[in-house]
Amino acid sequence: MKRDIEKILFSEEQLEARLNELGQQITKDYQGKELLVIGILKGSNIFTSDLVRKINLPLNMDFMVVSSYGNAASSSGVVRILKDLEQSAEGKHLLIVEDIVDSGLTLNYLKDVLQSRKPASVKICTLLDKPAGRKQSIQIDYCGFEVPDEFIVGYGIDYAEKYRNLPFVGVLKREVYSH
Ligand SMILES: O=P(O)(O)OC[C@H]1O[C@H](OP(=O)(O)OP(=O)(O)O)[C@H](O)[C@@H]1O
Ligand code: HPA
Ligand SMILES: [Mg+2]
Repeated sequence: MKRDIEKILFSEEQLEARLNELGQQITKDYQGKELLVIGILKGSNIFTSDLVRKINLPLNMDFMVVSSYGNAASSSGVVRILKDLEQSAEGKHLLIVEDIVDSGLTLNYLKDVLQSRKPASVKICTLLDKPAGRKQSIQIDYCGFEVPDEFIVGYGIDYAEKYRNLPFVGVLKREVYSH
């Protein structure tokens, strides 16, 4: 797996340090609020699991499964909800947790869907932001790191379902996906 990686962007240690900061900030901002953390699978599985352990508040967790990329290296623009929330969002403070914001299509769609369910608030937390990929603007409330305009894998993020279990975030070699 590692030989398909062009370079490591964020090591395990860097990820851990940044997650500590995000967790502290979220803990401060959601004091006394009914927080529902919504992990967007599959990509944010690992980030969400690590992040909630840095949030020192009572909270609920739920997951949605959406897919826009399938096995492709660029977004199809069509977002499909494959699994919805198991609880009502009404009156709750929703924190959507994503692994990466690229075109912004997935989150724009999801935010609209969740906003329509009368929550108290909807905010977005993403580990990675790739501003160069943006097709629709989207407000990000909590962001781990910005990434360059490259294909990113690791720490939950895949290419054709592989590389999710790399403990770091890296750039995939172009030759792996451009043939
Ligand atoms: O900003 P966008 O261009 O919409 O891209 C971001 C989305 O694409 C990826 O999901 P993918 O559809 O690959 O599903 P996965 O999480 O199961 O890998 C990623 O996890 C985000 O959800
Ligand atoms: O850079 C990326 N890598 C993997 N999946 C993605 N989904 C959106 N952008 C990316
Ligand atoms: Mg994917």
